[in-house]
Amino acid sequence: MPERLAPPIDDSAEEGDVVLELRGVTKAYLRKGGSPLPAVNHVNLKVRRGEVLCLMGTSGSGKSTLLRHINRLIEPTSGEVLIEGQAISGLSHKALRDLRSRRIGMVFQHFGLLPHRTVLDNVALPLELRGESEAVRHAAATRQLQAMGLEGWGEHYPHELSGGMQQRVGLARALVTDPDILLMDEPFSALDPTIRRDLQRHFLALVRERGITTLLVTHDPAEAVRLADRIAVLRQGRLVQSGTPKQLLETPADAEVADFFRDCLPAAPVLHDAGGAVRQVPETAPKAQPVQPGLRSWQALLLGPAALAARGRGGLFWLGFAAELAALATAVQGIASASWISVVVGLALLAASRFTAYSLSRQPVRRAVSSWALPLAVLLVSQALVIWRVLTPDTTQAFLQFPASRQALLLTAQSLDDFIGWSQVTFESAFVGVIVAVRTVIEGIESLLGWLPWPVCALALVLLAWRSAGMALALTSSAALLYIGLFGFWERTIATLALVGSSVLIALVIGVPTGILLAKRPFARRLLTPLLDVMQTLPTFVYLIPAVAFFSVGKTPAVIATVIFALAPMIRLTSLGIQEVPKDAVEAAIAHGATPWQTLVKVQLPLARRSLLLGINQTIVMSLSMVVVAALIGAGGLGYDVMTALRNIKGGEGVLAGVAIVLCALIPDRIIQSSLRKQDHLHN
Ligand SMILES: Nc1ncnc2c1ncn2[C@@H]1O[C@H](COP(=O)(O)OP(=O)(O)OP(=O)(O)O)[C@@H](O)[C@H]1O
Repeated sequence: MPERLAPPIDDSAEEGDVVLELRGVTKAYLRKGGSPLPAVNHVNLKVRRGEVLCLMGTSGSGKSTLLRHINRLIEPTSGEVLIEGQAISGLSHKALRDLRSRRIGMVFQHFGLLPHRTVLDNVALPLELRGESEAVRHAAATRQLQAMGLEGWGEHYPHELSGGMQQRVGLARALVTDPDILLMDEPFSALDPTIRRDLQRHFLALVRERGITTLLVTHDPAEAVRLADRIAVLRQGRLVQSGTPKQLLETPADAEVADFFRDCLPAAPVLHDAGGAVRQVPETAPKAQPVQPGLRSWQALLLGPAALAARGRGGLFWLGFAAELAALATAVQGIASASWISVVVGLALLAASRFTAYSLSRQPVRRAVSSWALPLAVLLVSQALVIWRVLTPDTTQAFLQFPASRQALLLTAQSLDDFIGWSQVTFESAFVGVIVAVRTVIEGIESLLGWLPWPVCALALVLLAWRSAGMALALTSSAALLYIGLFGFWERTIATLALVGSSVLIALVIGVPTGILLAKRPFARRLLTPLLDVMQTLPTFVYLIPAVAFFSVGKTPAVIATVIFALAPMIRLTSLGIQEVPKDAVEAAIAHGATPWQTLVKVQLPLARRSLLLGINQTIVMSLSMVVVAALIGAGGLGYDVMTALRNIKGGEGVLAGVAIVLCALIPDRIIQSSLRKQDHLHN
């Protein structure tokens, strides 16, 4: 970077007035290759009290990153931020939260409002986070809404407001704590031009009246010129120039700055480079991947499918691979049996496959080109083995039967048994603890449901169905109850519900915190994701093995096997739900002083509610799909009826018990689905 592009110190703010100072702030992110890439590069900047300073620059120039250093949403790699002379890097967690919830407000490009809260509660959020009473925060929020021209909208939800109104709510929330510093990250860019102008005027009047020091990120030069007292221009993370709009327009630091503000001048000057040619404004276009030329014809012909693999087309390689093996087998078989039709068909197929591979691998590609040696070796070895297999059908078994060792199997199985025996003795108290805990839950649910008179359970279910999904589901639930009662499945249904209920409860207790951990810690995600993949691909019966090995038979191992089976979707959907919470909403809470716990319970979990409910639904359905398998190890319930019917080849009884299981899955599924629909309706 040329020296002239980075003035070492911004001295255009007078010392006495300075409320905010950035000293040599640098933020470097590690790139994939490992070398750090500075998003912000040694920025020095001073901001005067009550000043509106616009951070300007093209996309990717580091504006948002720099802005987030001021409330420590981002920590600098080096350098420091001082507020009234005090370095904020030294603040304790509590002092930092105090700073955020009392002195700094923040407004986001996509508003960062919480869709599950009313407008009033959104505005009151910063006060709620610092523990103000409801009366105080609602009074303050109502005042701000009035100031923003939104009186009467407090009880509405954000989705009921226009974009401009939503940003007014965002502004009201940022101002509700009477901050003396306001950070705004492209606050007007998501609004249409008329609304934008209107809101800009309103915003300017408000911050001038209240004397708030404002840093506003924008990439719109006209907006910066219209609003700013001073503009700081960033390019590739460096501060290129700072000064009043007039200074920037009249004496731009270089041709690029001049270009940037060209449209804001009364008559746009045309910039010429040294040779006199008109210079274009540099655009920040994504770097195009270099185009890799196609293979030469002889290479493509010789390599065949391996050429496709070398061009990064793995899927087509395997298609070509299978086609060539089939073609070879047909042709060689034809030669061996003197069937010339087979020979012709085989050779035609081979030629077609080669030609397709040839033409596809001749096209230039934009992806990285990999080696062809290994795919070619695999192809040649496989072709040789196929030819050999066709020509010598009755000879050696060495390539047809994998060499097996029963002795190795028995030894390994014995070691596993030894390990299980050892862990049962060593961790006896832990095993007893698990057994007691699981048994308490399952027996607790079973005895409660069994103790209650059946009409109480039935009425509660019908009422729940009616309230959550309406009359149709209430009638379906009544019919289901009638079916279960009339055919004598009531007691077995209670046993099944106890099994499923305790499994779902335990899966929730383990799955939700694990899902949260996965969402928040990439390391945990990398570690556990392969395990979850394995868990979700195992057949249901396999889950019985660890449960029986460690916990023998009965209801406890049945619940444990069910929990292991049904846990993965609960973890995954919790993690997914938390990861999908809009970044603006999370940042808004943190920027206004939320602790990690407050961020989780007030923002992330409520916004992940849909995903959590889907997880619970999946867990219920999967637990119910395990009841027949669990009955094999003594879980009882409706699964036992199905199993007995199967054993005695009584299809009719099996069907009736099976339908009872389906009904147990259907009703909670409908209730949850309808609750999801209601939630979607509320927020869209
Ligand atoms: N968490 C991150 N990890 C790696 N690189 C990042 C991260 N955040 C930002 N960057 C990179 O830092 C540079 C500056 O990003 P930043 O978002 O601050 O730019 P900007 O000027 O605000 O752009 P825009 O106007 O598009 O929001 C970009 O190259 C971006 O890719």
